[in-house]
Amino acid sequence: MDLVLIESLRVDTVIGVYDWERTMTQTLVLDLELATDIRPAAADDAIDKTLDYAAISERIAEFAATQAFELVETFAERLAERLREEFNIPWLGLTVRKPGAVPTASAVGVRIERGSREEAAS
Ligand SMILES: Nc1nc2c(c(=O)[nH]1)N=C([C@H](O)[C@@H](O)CO)CN2
Repeated sequence: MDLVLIESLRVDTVIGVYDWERTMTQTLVLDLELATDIRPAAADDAIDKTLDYAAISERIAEFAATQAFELVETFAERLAERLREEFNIPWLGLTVRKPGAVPTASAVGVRIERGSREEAAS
């Protein structure tokens, strides 16, 4: 199974459970592993045969800018759902970090994996 990677993508969004967090944006830092077969794209040197990490990064920034959730769990779940649907991604791993949320930790957050690795490998 091949992966397209997006690492340390910073996006601004309204996120948090406390009242003061509902009135401002905060930065989340995302890592993504996106399963795809890179061989067709490599064979033809063709961007339209792979997952375009630039287009996906833009889509994530737009998603973040237009959504407002309380939990990083909800942000991760909804984003994974949206990306899998829009870009036809059979499996993805997504880490969402919220730097500064716990001052004594460098970051806190969640990691999820969604979809089927078997489907991605075939
Ligand atoms: N598992 C989670 N725990 C907490 C979250 C969260 O999204 N998931 N959020 C908060 C607050 O919004 C916090 O980040 C504010 O500093 C607390 N715990």
